Amino acid sequence: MLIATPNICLDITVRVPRLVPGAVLRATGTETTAGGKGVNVARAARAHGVAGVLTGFLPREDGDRFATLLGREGTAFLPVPVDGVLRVVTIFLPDDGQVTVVNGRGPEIDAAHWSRFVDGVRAALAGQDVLVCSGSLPPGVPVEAYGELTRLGHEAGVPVVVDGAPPVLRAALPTGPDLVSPNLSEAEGMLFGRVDEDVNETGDDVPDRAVTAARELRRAGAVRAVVTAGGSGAALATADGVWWLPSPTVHLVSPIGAGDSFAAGAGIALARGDADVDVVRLGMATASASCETAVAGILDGARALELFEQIEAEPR
Ligand SMILES: O=P(O)(O)OC[C@@]1(O)O[C@H](CO)[C@@H](O)[C@@H]1O
Repeated sequence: MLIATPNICLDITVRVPRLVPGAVLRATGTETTAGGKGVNVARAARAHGVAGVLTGFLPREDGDRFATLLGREGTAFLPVPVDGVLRVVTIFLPDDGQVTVVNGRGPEIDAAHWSRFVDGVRAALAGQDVLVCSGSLPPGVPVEAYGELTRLGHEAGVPVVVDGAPPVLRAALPTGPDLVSPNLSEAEGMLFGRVDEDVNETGDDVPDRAVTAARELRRAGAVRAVVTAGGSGAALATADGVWWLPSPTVHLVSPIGAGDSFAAGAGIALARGDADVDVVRLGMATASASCETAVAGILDGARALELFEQIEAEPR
């Protein structure tokens, strides 16, 4: 599994009893880990015994810290060095579980650096069984970035999973990514211009809405379109049909990194050539298992396989 995650960072998880805007808070614990969505993908893949190779822009300032932390986890890294400072993502984890995330922007990237990144991905694709494009783009990287990488993957005969912000995902759709998996609010915002930060992912209409969005994403170019709706479930649309898969019940600790864990599980199944519904079942099971731990992408692989057995696909 090759994981392209241009905008790596340090994830600083800060535990506080309560998150109170305007107050001075004292942390009860902090944890610093290598971050960026692709790092979480690599962690979740490792829980299934799959070693991912990660590529990303490595800023000269503080970049060593990232490389050291990632190295300790055992993930192979192909850095593209750039000037600038490593961004920080702060994850506030209060006791009530209402997680707040502040994402740093990332270093300025110019055309020469982006073309070096693309060349690196092209070279690294040899011998890989799946490419996962994951996370935000640092400033200066073209919005078509994941579309360009999707074409590269296809030229190399490698299936491609695209998990990016809505504008980046939209730009990639015409290149035919093998799997996309936005959540319901991202998908509806992108497809129907519905911008609702508090989008309800638990109402009775959620399966129908997710199914509608998945169908639209497939029409726009995705080979397999999944629309996830947190604890409710996920919709899948392919050329062969449309399904709704209810989520298994889990003990929620933190949802951060669930989408990345989905991409890891689904990417593994896609690389193996599993049936489309099983691709989504493994993605959901991996995401659900990751919700039972505090650190993004950390999960128990055996627990994910147990959850896999509980997920059923209902044709629509
Ligand atoms: O700025 P991006 O790339 O969108 O998001 C980065 C990030 O907030 O997403 C992960 C959770 O999905 C965090 O571990 C990580 O640092």
